[in-house]
Amino acid sequence: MKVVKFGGSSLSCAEQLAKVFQIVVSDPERKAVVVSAPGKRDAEDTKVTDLLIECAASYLQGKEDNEAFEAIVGRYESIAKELQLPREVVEGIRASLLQLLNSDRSNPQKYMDAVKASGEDNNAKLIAAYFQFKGVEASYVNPKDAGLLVTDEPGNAQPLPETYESLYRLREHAGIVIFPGFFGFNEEGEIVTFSRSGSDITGSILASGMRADVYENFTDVDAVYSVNPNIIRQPKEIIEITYREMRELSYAGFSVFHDEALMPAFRAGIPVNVKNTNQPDKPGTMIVKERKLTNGPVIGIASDDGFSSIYVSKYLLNREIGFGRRLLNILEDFHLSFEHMPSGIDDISIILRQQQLSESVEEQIVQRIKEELHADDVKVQRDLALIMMVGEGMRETVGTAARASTALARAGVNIEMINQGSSEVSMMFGVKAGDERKAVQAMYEEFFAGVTV
Ligand SMILES: Nc1ncnc2c1ncn2[C@@H]1O[C@H](COP(=O)(O)OP(=O)(O)O)[C@@H](O)[C@H]1O
Ligand SMILES: N[C@@H](CC(=O)OP(=O)(O)O)C(=O)O
Repeated sequence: MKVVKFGGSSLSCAEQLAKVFQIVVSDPERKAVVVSAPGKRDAEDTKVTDLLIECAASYLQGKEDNEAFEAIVGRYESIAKELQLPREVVEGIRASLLQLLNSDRSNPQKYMDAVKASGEDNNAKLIAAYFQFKGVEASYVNPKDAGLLVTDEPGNAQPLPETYESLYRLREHAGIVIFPGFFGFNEEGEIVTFSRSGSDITGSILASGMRADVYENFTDVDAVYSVNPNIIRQPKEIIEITYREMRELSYAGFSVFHDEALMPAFRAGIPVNVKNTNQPDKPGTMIVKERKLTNGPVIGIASDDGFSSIYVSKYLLNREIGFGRRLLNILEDFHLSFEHMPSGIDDISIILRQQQLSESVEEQIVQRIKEELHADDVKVQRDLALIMMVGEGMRETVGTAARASTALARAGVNIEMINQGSSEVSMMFGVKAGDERKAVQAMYEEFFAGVTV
């Protein structure tokens, strides 16, 4: 039995939905279908989720946003019309969205989550109607009825352990299950969404709960590539990758699969197959527990920008017990999370996402570190990009860091910092954001030219 998930790009228009239908019915093992909201039809288009956020934000400011509302309903309308679905399908979506937008706004975060989730909820209803219209036994399943319970963290939910047992019952559901991705319900019965792109997480939770043989994740590329295809044209495809490698790469910038979607499948030992809706016969990428290390030390190179580093130096810092704790306490007081913390004898750097660090927060933190920790120097460097080189083979290969830094030097990229992940399957290079592409290209050339992945 298979659980399949289709991303927004696979559900952006009627033509894509027709492909989705063919894929699902071509294999009787495909029992549960998790769907996203309609995504971009082309590079300039806007995802329905983004339109919903825009619309909800206006309503929260007491303004009706008719343009965004019509754009949202229009997306479902054009799909339904082209698929010749009964008019009631879109009328139902229009009425329920309007009602939702006008509902209680006393808790803005909960309101926003409910509006965001409607993108997938309405799409699941439309897709179930389409499957039925085509004469297939399929029905929409509400995550609340199915028991998809999550923590009460708006826009950042985590599944609760009891969820998995409840979802097992879906195996007995008559016909194909059409399930909206991206959200669950807290213990009070309120909608809470996962973080952005979280329908991948729903798919993984469902696959785990239903004890599927495989979780197929359909998107718009033939495979997970060894590097972002927007940086290198036609990069090498990854045939097999471990959960751990994929999690590191997803977190560091491989947006094709959500990093939090790996754990449920991993724990249940379910392989994940990333496939292309437009080329469904291609094998795609298998994410598995173990793989043969046949492709050299590195399997992928991911990158992301928007980081800052807080550099702190103090003579004899290495001997000062509690320095790290006190430094992190200051960050905690400002509710900041950090990504990496490379350190030396007399200095330590904390790398964090820049969007958390407004200028006034930066000023206050620097002042506190200087005053409370008596640091000799505190410097904040903004606009950094992190390049993450990942591969299980790195553990057994000597000289990988040297090869990477030589490649960067050849390309004229200055390395601001290096950090070897404690798991030894990853290595991070911090560079100026303006050097990100050049750095990734240089490292790709070094590790992948002439390698069959
Ligand atoms: N290493 C990578 N391999 C494949 N795709 C990647 C990679 N890094 C980034 N991407 C991007 O991820 C996109 C697919 O993810 P996304 O747009 O979220 O799909 P979906 O709509 O199916 O959820 C690809 O079109 C590609 O641009
Ligand atoms: N629609 C949601 C959830 C999601 O997973 O979407 P997609 O499959 O298009 O990445 C978002 O945009 O965040």
